[in-house]
Amino acid sequence: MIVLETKNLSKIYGSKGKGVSVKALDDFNMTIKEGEFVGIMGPSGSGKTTLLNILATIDSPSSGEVLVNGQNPHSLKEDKLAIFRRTNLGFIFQDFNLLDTLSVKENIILPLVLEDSKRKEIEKKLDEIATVLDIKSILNKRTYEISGGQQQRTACARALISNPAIILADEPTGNLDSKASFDLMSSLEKINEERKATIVMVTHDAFAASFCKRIIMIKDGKFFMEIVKNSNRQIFFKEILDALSLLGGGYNENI
Ligand SMILES: Nc1ncnc2c1ncn2[C@@H]1O[C@H](COP(=O)(O)OP(=O)(O)OP(=O)(O)O)[C@@H](O)[C@H]1O
Repeated sequence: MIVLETKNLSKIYGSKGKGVSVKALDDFNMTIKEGEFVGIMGPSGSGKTTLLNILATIDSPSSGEVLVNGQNPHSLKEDKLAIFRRTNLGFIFQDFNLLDTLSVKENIILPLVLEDSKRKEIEKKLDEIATVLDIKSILNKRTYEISGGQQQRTACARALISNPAIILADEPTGNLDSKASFDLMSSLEKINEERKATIVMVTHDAFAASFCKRIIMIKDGKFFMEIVKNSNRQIFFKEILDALSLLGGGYNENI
């Protein structure tokens, strides 16, 4: 089943007669099925953040459309859009975006509290997700008392607890060291496999991307190529590096 689709998505910045206009997305098409784990990669300025912001409904397209389970969120009024976001989208950001006045547990259950879920149900879901992410022992701590890796796993738990149709992750390993990155990506891989969560992740990091099942490469706002994981992660990692060297735009010097 198709969960997410973009159709001829274009975004032009500064097009209202003032200054130079930039085509950040140019007729961009992609289709994501339920249970996929897709990485979006591309050189700096290729349109990744623009795409993620449009998928997240933070920004709207200049033309074309986004369909989430067949529904175009950009056509919804503000009150319906807020409900749409809460039920369909989960977000994981580079800088965690946790509330430091709340405990780890309070941060995670916040989406369910806002939905007025029953206490018993909240406790059950919390226990399940905290077990998968290995954060049960820190639930009563404040966010400033835990490591960056634990903070990102807390943010993941918050994104996943209401079982959204799609998880959108923006450079989730950007602020993590290599051990914390490995732990986070292993958790996301497990969540994708065991809970069939659909994940779309923007990343610069080929190592993080190697945990995905498919990588879509963007260049100059356009679809450039895609690669699918057919064997193990180590081989996929090498294939991603090869594709990035074809892509150019600042990737070559890192390889
Ligand atoms: N608000 C804006 N106003 C004008 N131009 C913008 C705006 N946001 C992005 N752009 C331009 O759109 C293009 C795509 O930017 P975007 O941030 O989507 O790229 P990116 O692939 O996420 O880059 P990076 O990897 O550096 O984060 C760039 O040329 C950028 O300068």
